Amino acid sequence: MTGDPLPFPRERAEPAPGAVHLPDWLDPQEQRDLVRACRDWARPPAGMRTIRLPTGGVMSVRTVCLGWHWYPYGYARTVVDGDGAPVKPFPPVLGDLALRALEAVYGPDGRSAIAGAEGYAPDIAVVNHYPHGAKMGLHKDKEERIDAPVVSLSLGDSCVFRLGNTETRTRPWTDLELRSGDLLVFGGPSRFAYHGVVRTLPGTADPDLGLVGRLNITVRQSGLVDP
Ligand SMILES: O=C(O)CCC(=O)C(=O)O
Ligand SMILES: [Fe+2]
Repeated sequence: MTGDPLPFPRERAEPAPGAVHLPDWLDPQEQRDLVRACRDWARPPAGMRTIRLPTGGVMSVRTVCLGWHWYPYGYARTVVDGDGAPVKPFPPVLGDLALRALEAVYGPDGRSAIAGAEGYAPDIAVVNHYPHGAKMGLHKDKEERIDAPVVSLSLGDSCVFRLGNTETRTRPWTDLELRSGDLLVFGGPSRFAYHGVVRTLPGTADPDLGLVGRLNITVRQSGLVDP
């Protein structure tokens, strides 16, 4: 027994072409700083909210967006399905972090092979909070108008993240364990792959983080311009 009950490897992995998982990319201080920033972003107006789907369902995560406001299924500059307030600005600190992330996963030379990785100009962050029991069904991030990579940062409780294929919601897929501080980038051939969160693993977060549940930040480039 190693004391680690989970059989997932913790090395750099490329679960699908263009998708790279770098475990432990954020150090503990960076994680604490991001959790604190998420608390600020979550405050109203245009704060964290529950998303109602057109089918009548309600998502189990709570979400706040920065830069552009995502709603099912589009982007707006105001919280059109909530308090109507202007979306908070996209913070430059997340843009810098996402650029560093692309460099870390693809390297200075590999970037030219990935659509939109050179000249990456992210302008959206979607911050999801997963309380215990929350999950996210398989979906594509497809409201963006450009194929630049998505940069995903995980904080707090670990989760089982499912990276599927671009064609169907069914297999083949790869299940990854994302832990606090992990970086996942999906770009190139994986940019429009189905993905979701099967479950979180409550109580796995470092208590020092002061976070109940899991936070995920995805940084994206919209390809949108104001009307
Ligand atoms: O929580 C995650 O790791 C994924 C979140 C996600 O897929 C999304 O916000 O579109
Ligand atoms: Fe997504």
